[in-house]
Amino acid sequence: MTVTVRFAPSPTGNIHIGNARTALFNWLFAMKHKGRFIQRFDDTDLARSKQEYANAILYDLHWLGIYPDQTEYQSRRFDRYDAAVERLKAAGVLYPCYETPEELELRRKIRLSQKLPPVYGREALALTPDEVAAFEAEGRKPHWRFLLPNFADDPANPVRTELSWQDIVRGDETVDLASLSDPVLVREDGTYLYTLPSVVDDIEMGVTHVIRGDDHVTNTGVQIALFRALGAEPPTFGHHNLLTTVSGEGLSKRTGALSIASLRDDGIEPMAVASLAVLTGTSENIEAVGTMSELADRFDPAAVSKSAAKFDPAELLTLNHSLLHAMPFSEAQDRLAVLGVTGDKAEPLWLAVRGNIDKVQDAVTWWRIINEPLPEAPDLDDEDREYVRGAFDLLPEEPWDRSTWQQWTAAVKEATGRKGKQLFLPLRLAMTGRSSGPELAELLPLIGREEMLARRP
Ligand SMILES: Nc1ncnc2c1ncn2[C@@H]1O[C@H](COP(=O)(O)OP(=O)(O)OP(=O)(O)O)[C@@H](O)[C@H]1O
Repeated sequence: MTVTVRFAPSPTGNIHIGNARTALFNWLFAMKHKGRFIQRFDDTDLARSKQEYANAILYDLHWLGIYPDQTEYQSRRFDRYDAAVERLKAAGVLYPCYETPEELELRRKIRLSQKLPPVYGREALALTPDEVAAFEAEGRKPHWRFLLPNFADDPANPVRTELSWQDIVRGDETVDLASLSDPVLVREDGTYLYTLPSVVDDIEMGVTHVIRGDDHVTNTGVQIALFRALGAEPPTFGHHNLLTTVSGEGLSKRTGALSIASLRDDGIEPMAVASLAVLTGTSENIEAVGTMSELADRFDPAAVSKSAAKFDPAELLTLNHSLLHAMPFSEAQDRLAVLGVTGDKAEPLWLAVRGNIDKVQDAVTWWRIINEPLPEAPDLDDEDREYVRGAFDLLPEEPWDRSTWQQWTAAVKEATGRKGKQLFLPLRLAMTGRSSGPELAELLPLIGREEMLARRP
């Protein structure tokens, strides 16, 4: 059977780094097993879901390097969910309830005071046809609950109440269905809660592995029961830990914190985001991994820890820095061109500066330094100014290349007796206006003789 996974966000905002972790875990799992990745939008909440958010999510996934094999929208599949409802009703495991939220709350309090678990007491199962007719006459509409197979105390139905699964992240997991209320699958207004559409789709789309955040662990027992009620074998489950902000706050699409779009706009490389989103909160070392297939090799669901993990965006810059250091010009070229870094000098400039920058756009600073007059005269004392003047008088004739620096500084050394920092630092300041940066041997031919002479202090 082909391994089939899905990523199922609601298109109600921009995805954040936590959502990206789920998407990446699924993508890497599919890569590892030569499987399929389904992008499925949980857009049954028609009021909050928007196509523009779905498009933005697809864009973010592509940017990260995730290319779904199939894209589905739950809002286009209501007929499937309606059919499943009819099957469950016919099987007698979906029953109408008429309680208002206030009535349910009152019952819950009474159960608690009686030291009973605060779950739904299935009172609706005992309603007579007359009582139902009376509710309907009042204008009440039913919501529909799924009858969980948890009748352990009923000798006529000796069903085990505990449901277990082997979680590919968390290991053995057990949920006692007796501790749960029969879940509502359909609301009064006929709309669906997340549970039924998700299970119906997983069955019909042949999902073999459900990999998602551990915010869903408690739903899994109910879902396994629902798979069985619909005549299907449940898939394998894997629940990974959630990512939080550095201060430990949860993430939500609604707040926009740590959104993939904001990290992209900030100039962070996709593989820096992917590396940190996947390796944080695992026993793996955190480092920038260059390609998705290398990350797939590093990815091990069993190495994921069980507790929530803090996502520190400051670490992204370190990873970004090391990715840029190794990035060939061909990969940076288009983005540099958009930033105005084009022409013959673009490649040598990139190769000169890539080890000294945190973000691609930082190359522009160096592009200006080699191409435009320096904005300010360098900060040199009188002695150094005299030294630099003399040194600039020794600049060789063009053509210049990488060896020119060596040739020039050898002559300066011989003429002045200076060496080391005393020799180089004033030259660096005069050439670039900065006390640190890329190799001067690389920058010198890019600045060129004419502009160098213009910088003679
Ligand atoms: N902080 C997080 N860390 C890791 N995974 C998360 C995090 N938040 C959500 N997920 C996972 O992302 C997937 C999509 O979830 P969903 O669309 O419900 O996102 P959400 O951000 O939790 O929702 P909301 O739109 O309510 O903010 C789910 O599998 C969920 O487990």
